[in-house]
Amino acid sequence: MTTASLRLALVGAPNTGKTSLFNSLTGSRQKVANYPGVTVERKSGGFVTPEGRSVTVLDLPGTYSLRGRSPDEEITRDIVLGRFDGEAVPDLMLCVADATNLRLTLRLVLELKRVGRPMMLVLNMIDIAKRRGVTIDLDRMSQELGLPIVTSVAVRKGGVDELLKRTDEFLAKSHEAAASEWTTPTIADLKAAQREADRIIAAVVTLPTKPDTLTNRIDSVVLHPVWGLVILAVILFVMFQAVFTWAQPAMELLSDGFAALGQLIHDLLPASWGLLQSFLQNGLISGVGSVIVFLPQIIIIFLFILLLEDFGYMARAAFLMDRIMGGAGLHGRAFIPLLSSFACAIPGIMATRVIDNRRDRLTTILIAPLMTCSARIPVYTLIISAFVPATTLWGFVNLQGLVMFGLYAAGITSALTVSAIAKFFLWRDHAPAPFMLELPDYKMPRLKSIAIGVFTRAKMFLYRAGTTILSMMVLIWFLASFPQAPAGAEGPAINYSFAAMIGHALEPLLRPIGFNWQIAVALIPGMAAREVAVAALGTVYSIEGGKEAADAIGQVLAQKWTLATALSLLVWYIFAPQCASTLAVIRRETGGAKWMVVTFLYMLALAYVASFLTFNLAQALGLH
Ligand SMILES: Nc1nc2c(ncn2[C@@H]2O[C@H](COP(=O)(O)OP(=O)(O)OP(=O)(O)O)[C@@H](O)[C@H]2O)c(=O)[nH]1
Ligand SMILES: [Mg+2]
Repeated sequence: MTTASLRLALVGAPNTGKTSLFNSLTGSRQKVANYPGVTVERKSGGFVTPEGRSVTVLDLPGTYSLRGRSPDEEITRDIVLGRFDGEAVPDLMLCVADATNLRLTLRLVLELKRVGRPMMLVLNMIDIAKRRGVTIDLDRMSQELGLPIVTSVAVRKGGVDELLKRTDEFLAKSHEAAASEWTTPTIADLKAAQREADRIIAAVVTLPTKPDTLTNRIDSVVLHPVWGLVILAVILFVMFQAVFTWAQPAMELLSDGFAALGQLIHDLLPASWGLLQSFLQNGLISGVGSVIVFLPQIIIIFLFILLLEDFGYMARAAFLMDRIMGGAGLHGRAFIPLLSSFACAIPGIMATRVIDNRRDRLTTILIAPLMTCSARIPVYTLIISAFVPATTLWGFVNLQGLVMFGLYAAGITSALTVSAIAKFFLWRDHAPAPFMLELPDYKMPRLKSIAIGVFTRAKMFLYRAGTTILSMMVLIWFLASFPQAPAGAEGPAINYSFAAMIGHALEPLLRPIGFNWQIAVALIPGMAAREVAVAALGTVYSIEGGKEAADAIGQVLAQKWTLATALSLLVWYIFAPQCASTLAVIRRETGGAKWMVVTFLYMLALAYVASFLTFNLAQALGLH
């Protein structure tokens, strides 16, 4: 017989270090960042305590109260109250507080006490509190609250030892759960609890004579109504310049490496093994390889995002953008979900759980896929590198980086426009809720967590290349290679293949927007993942190209497409709903197919119209 493991739950206000504790207890690598609202799901993990108790620990979304005002807060409330389907009540609640900012957590502690479950208070970030000279009378505080208290430094080695020891001591004794007195608190209850929390803080916390002014000093510059926005624009601008200029050497190295590998395979395999040779060279290397060369750019963009997140800048950016976003009918809390969508719309859509109002949440979900996700980077870069010269303007601006910046800006602008339109037509009467987001103190980014974050992203990118993209490539290679050309046929063999048949069938639909049949073939598997389109073009053109297959795909495109076609495809990728997983997540998060269909259709219509206009305008201007 096995004994069921004990269950701990990490509860607390947002951004107090719950996930950091979870990671250091269980050795996991869940996302941690310096802004409120990072965790929006329940995550469970296990570990064994020093005395050998096997423990299951739950990481929960941060919350200021158990009222459950937004979907993420409801998860926390339901678990704490034992109402979550298929989940027993936790045996011990670890209430995690930021030792430098006790006000809101203590109010939550008082509310949690009324649930009547065994509980321990963890004062995390005690390192920062000590550095600032904040002293806390732990014995007195423990007496006042009637709870055991332990301190921790979640992000330092050995920083949770004390917590583990005290957890063992706590679990060694049996604890009766008192009857729950919890009822949804009224505003008056919350005010009373806040007064009590303030009284306790006044009694036990001594603040330093010299308060921390670094955060205030930085904020007086970066939150400035004018300079703040200028700084934000400069940061984004530098980021896209870096994506192009820094990544270039590494990308060239990778792409030369793949070309050499393709040549090697070509030379090593006997001519009679033509089919295998074609599969390896055209399917695998020209296809999957053409996506993998974008790894350096993915790494650079995430390095920037993660550094800014960990530093504490992202919440400031949200604050700066609040006015502009409000004008477009978006809730201030939509900023972070939209920002996460730069990585991928899926976590972005999940992050909308922090928005309590359903309409505000829906608007954000609707436009999240318009933000430029990292899967578009390979598509954009490929086309930009092929068609935009790498000239330097005014001595410091890389033209390719500038175009990339423009594509991102186009995504953001169209998202804001769609939101304003949706607001106008769908829910004009809905008054915007006031925006409140705690601005975290600045923290020096931690090298280790940045490294883990970048590594995780790089791994995900390569994993996709090795799974989704690879399997799509096998399919495309097959479709582009069979049926083989009859003996004595003229022209490239691919013209007789299934791919050409499918492409030609779709071509009439796409001709008005300037796409040829090869692009048509690339778009459908591109639904599995946007990068697949790049790989598909690599394979189709390299099969078609025969002997010159070793040419880099970019050079082939520059010869085969007009500039009008290239621009049209870039614009298509800003808008098109080219991602089946995003649609599936919209369906799950909105609880039905309706909004998934709406998103799909509006994005498709937008893509078609915008590409149509771009292509025809470009042609009229004579861009060939
Ligand atoms: N110096 C220091 N930093 C910490 C400590 N614990 C967490 N941090 C940092 O605090 C920030 C927030 O940590 P998270 O673990 O994401 O906080 P959370 O409580 O899970 O936040 P939500 O999921 O938004 O509720 C991160 O930047 C961490 O690196 C600590 O003990 N000391
Ligand atoms: Mg968290």
